[in-house]
Amino acid sequence: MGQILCRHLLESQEFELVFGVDKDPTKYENQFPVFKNAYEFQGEIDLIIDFSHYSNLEALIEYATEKKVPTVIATTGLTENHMDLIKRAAKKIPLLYSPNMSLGINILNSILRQYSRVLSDGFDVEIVEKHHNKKIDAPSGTAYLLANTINQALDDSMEFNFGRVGTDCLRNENEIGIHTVRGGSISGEHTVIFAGEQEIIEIKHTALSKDLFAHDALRASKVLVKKPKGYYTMDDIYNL
Ligand SMILES: NC(=O)C1=CN([C@@H]2O[C@H](COP(=O)(O)OP(=O)(O)OC[C@H]3O[C@@H](n4cnc5c(N)ncnc54)[C@H](OP(=O)(O)O)[C@@H]3O)[C@@H](O)[C@H]2O)C=CC1
Ligand SMILES: O=C(O)C1=N[C@H](C(=O)O)C[C@H](O)C1
Repeated sequence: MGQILCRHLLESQEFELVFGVDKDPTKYENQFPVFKNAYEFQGEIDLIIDFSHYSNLEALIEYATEKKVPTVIATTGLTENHMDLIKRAAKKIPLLYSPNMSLGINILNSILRQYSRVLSDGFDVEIVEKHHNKKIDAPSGTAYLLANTINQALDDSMEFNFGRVGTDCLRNENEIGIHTVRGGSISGEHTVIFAGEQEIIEIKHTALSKDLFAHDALRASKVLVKKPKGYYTMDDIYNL
């Protein structure tokens, strides 16, 4: 994602790519500097966009808050401790966190917020996410986002059941099943299934390429840089 984002930045008339950060900067032959540590850069920047790895989060937040730079965090696989760190940092800088930068997924999430309560009666909820065979975290950050939205709409009454398996796992009505598929080059597919006795509703989003996430991260960044310090999600960016 880092490389795709950099291509979008280099092609953009509205952004200037100042530097990249990677734990192994020697592997790049780029048109811009790549550092192991952001502090190696002597100068000022207006925005940070992070698609990396949870192990990078602490260093990223330290730099962003010290230098007072608006920051977009797209990395997934984060724990509750990571989220606490992010929310504390957002008291000092504008900070957008979203496990899925695409407009489409965030519209889907908004539909779930609106309709999950009415669909809770008589419908079983299952989420299936599919991604490429290089993805390290499972389930996807987006699957958690969607499951949490449904759960919140149902007053936190649901339990998450991950990848049901075995001979004694009869479904109960208060569970959201969450299932992961990994293979090939799937850019990202999320399906939310509401299965009733007489009808089934499936809401599905497919990312047709990873360019989607880079494109929409830049779109969101343009909104974030004008915001005061605070914690933002895509709902705030698009007024969903
Ligand atoms: N919010 C969204 O819309 C989206 C989020 N993502 C998320 O973005 C993240 C990156 O995805 P993707 O690019 O596909 O993953 P990759 O595994 O391909 O890339 C991760 C990159 O981060 C680097 N890295 C690992 N640890 C550190 C560190 N401590 N400091 C600096 N760099 C580090 C890796 O370096 P090395 O190769 O040397 O290990 C690698 O270049 C994932 O969490 C993914 O889920 C992805 C797509 C969309
Ligand atoms: O790793 C990926 O590729 C993606 N990760 C995000 C996630 O975990 O939800 C978003 C997107 O689906 C692609």
